Amino acid sequence: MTDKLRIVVGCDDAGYQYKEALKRDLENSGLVASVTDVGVDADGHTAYPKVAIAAAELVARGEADRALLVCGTGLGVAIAANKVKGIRAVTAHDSFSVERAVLSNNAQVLTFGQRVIGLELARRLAGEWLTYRFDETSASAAKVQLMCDYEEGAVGADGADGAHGAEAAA
Ligand SMILES: O=C[C@H](O)[C@H](O)COP(=O)(O)O
Repeated sequence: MTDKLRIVVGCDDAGYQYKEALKRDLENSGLVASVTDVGVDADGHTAYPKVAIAAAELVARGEADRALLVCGTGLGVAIAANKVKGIRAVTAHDSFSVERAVLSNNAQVLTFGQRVIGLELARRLAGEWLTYRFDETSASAAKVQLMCDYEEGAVGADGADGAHGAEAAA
């Protein structure tokens, strides 16, 4: 393990219990440089998109390295975080997907569903997640770059300048 990560945690009221438990784990792990909590608090009712976007914007601005978000399913916070330019957010409830989210997809945001997986599995997966680092020299890097380029509008799905969508992929 080399660099320590700056992590943002966030949730809606359906994910509060897990967010608090995961935050404690992160703070006690010795593997993170900082943990920033963007809410909600115990009696907070902020809608999940607001929390997820706030967290993702911190990552997109380079003020944090990753975000760990929890809602009822993990899906809403992932969808919302993915609306922020430059963010790759995934819901992953198994060990292999958590690994590949980082090593294949360079996803900066991991989301869990408190109503979907057990707390002990979520804690274990979060611990594993901390140990992975994307390898910019790997074969996966060029694939991730295609998504980045598409988002920038620079190229289409086939990598050709200016071509977007199904026509470019065909
Ligand atoms: O994806 C959404 C989350 O699961 C959220 O916690 C619950 O959303 P809902 O109240 O709209 O079902």
